[in-house]
Amino acid sequence: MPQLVLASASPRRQRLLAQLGLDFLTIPSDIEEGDYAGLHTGLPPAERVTALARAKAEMVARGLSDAIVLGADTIVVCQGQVLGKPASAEEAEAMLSFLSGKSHEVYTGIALVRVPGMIFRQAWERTEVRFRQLSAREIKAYVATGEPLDKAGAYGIQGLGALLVESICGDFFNVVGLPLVRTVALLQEFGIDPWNRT
Ligand SMILES: Cc1cn([C@H]2C[C@H](O)[C@@H](COP(=O)(O)OP(=O)(O)OP(=O)(O)O)O2)c(=O)[nH]c1=O
Repeated sequence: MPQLVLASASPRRQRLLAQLGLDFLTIPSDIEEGDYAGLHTGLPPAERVTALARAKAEMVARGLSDAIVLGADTIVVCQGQVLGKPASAEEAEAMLSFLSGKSHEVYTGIALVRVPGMIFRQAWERTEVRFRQLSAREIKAYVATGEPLDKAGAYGIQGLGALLVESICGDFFNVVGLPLVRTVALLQEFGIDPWNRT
């Protein structure tokens, strides 16, 4: 069986994949998301995240000879605006003020690349999240924790960011960065099955 490789620097994705009990290696892609995402700004969110997930997986797969590589990308979309990771505390505050009292969508794209052959599979998932009305004090205090800075939309639902959320409709794990049911469906297409470990 080829080695499963997670092409991600995200500790959340590493934990979620480990939760499935699968054996895998982690090799982060060093894709420049700022530059790369710029090429996809015209695309609908689902196409954008799958394109970036695929680019991450492909970049890591190029350096390997016998592996199945998983890449993922997460964005937040609110009223047509795409929010990635905030570049500064000020930007994090602006994102949280914008999301306050509204519903937004979290999209995660996932892609698998099998080498040799560069055979691709990809999928995406969308989850709706509604934020409470947040006070300026709460936003400032939350940004001061540092939690928002490496996360799309400037929050982490799995952390203190849980306190911002009024309701969620869809896959929770998708919001954290890896939709587990969709991921397993793709892995099974390549013969990797968490229900059938040897
Ligand atoms: C909305 C939300 C996002 N996030 C995270 C998931 C992703 O790690 C991150 C979005 O950034 P991504 O660019 O998708 O991923 P990454 O740069 O962290 O890692 P890599 O590209 O190496 O795979 O935001 C949370 O952890 N919790 C949340 O509630």
